[in-house]
Amino acid sequence: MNAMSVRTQSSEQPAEAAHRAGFACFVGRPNAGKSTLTNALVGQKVAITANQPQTTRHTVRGIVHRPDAQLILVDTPGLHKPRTLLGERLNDVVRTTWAEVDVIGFCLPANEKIGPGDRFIAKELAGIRKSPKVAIVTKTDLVDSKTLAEQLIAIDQMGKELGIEWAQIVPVSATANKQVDLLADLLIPMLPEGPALYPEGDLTDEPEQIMIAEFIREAALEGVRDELPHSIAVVVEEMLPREDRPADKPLLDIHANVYIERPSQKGIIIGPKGKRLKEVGIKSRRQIEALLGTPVFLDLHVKVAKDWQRDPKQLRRLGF
Ligand SMILES: Nc1nc2c(ncn2[C@@H]2O[C@H](COP(=O)(O)OP(=O)(O)OP(=O)(O)O)[C@@H](O)[C@H]2O)c(=O)[nH]1
Repeated sequence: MNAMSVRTQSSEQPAEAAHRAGFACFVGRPNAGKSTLTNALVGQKVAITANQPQTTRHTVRGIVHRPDAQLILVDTPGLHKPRTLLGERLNDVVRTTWAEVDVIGFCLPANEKIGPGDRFIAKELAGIRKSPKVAIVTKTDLVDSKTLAEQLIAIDQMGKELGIEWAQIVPVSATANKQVDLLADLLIPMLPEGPALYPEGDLTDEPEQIMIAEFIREAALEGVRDELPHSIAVVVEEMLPREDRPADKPLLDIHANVYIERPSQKGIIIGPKGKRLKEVGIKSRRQIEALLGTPVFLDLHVKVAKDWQRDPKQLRRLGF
């Protein structure tokens, strides 16, 4: 009898909202604002943003912790028409990610008309049946309300044409922090019920080495993107605390290789009398020190990995 009444009582009480945890990924053309949005949601710089397309090579996860939910963001590289083996690998990574996540956010910048690049992705999305898809209109701070309204209609239209049912269409501005929290509110109900998958405080499970490599790569590309668009890869070879340092003055030695494709590119990276490479080192060292909270000695070497974008062995070595 007692057990019975307990059961009745518990079912009549307003059930506390179940905790949810799961994965979302943002897809979209290069420069659509995926990394910036990830950072805005997570509230700290974890993914690398840049003014130039295709900087997000590695899958970087940011984690939104809430009392009632944990939203894990998987930031995929941009899907693009493959020209090299690397391009194909990247697209495979993207598709695999799409099939695994609980919700896909398709980012479309408010300030650019829907183009062939967006349609290419949308058609791929239409083929993925399982995951709900949310259309996210990014960079709304750059347009007036009329342009935004037109974009929302165009996205709705594209969905109808391609047979994609948008679970939501949400306008956001990551840089002006508009509707970013709302986006999280809309994504969370699409996650499965379950306990947190990561301990609180974790912002990313990306190994530090990869983030450090990305800092260096970003600094190395700055100002020379036209000359070396996708020809740089960075691998952190070693990270060791310097021996014989006083406990209150630690120093971390980091050795990293900057890989280029051709010997002729060496000069571009290194610069006259090594000046440029030195600047790359200074800039990325500052970011690494901020990330790790410890002084760093950064040792950079420029190496030629011939045609690395086309060679499976090299790609594996570089972590693809
Ligand atoms: N004004 C404005 N600019 C934004 C916003 N979000 C992103 N941007 C800018 O758009 C550019 C591209 O943003 P990213 O976040 O790197 O784009 P992405 O989609 O991750 O790019 P890839 O890594 O190349 O795929 C950067 O210069 C950002 O500063 C926004 O809400 N408003």
